[in-house]
Amino acid sequence: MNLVIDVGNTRTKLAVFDKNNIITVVVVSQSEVLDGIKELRKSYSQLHLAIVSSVGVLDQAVVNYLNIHFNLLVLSHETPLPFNNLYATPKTLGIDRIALVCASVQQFSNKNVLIIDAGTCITYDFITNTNDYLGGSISPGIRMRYHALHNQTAKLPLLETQFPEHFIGNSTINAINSGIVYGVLSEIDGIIERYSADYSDLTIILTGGDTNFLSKQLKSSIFANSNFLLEGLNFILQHNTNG
Ligand SMILES: Nc1ncnc2c1ncn2[C@@H]1O[C@H](COP(=O)(O)OP(=O)(O)O)[C@@H](O)[C@H]1O
Ligand SMILES: CC(C)(COP(=O)(O)O)[C@@H](O)C(=O)NCCC(=O)O
Ligand SMILES: [K+]
Repeated sequence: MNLVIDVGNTRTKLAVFDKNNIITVVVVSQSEVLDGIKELRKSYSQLHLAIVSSVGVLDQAVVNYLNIHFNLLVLSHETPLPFNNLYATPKTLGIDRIALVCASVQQFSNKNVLIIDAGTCITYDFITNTNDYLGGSISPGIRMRYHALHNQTAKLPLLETQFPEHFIGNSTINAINSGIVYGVLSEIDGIIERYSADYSDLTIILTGGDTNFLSKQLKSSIFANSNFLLEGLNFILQHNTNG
């Protein structure tokens, strides 16, 4: 059994896999990571292999614990990867984006794939049907947009994420919700259109913490899979071990 850990900039996802099957996912804050791992070890005594991908803050205590109790793979820019990385600055490419591309190689080989990860940031990653990773885009995530409007103005309140009642926002609250939510949806629809114009037969994956909030509202047909990054990490772990 494999322990798969995705440390994002907002939350950490801990998952247990048995071969290719995801058994459980636990989402924790930075301070809860070590306890979360200990709990999983108690529940799943056959957990021996672990992989961690971090673009956020990962406590050294967590790494130490993992090294003692697991055969640990820390995904890095040195890990051998199953695709051609054409990013001009491969050493600065987010480790999470590498894991997403690996998931795409495993599940949609020989397809043109656009992966949209709506988390702290919204990342777009594009891999061709010839296994070339070309790059993509990075834009602010939904919560980041709410915080930016509040932090950088005198008058705008910090709101919870909420689907706008109307497209035309008729109050401060409705205008903020409309600007952010329809802004994100229009951005995603627009970016999908740009890729679709250049690449026929495009497969689109939506993942990240805002998957469920966004998936039904998009114009294009997409695969919504909140666990896509975790599946990519499990694939890398299996390829580098016998897990
Ligand atoms: N309980 C929650 N706590 C924080 N963010 C949440 C929660 N549920 C959904 N979200 C959404 O998930 C997004 C963060 O997604 P996530 O994929 O966890 O980010 P990251 O991988 O960057 O840490 C936020 O923009 C927020 O809108
Ligand atoms: C763009 C990101 C901050 C996204 O992080 P996330 O929203 O998944 O927490 C992360 O992939 C990162 O730190 N990237 C480094 C820059 C790059 O990918 O080129
Ligand atoms: K992201």
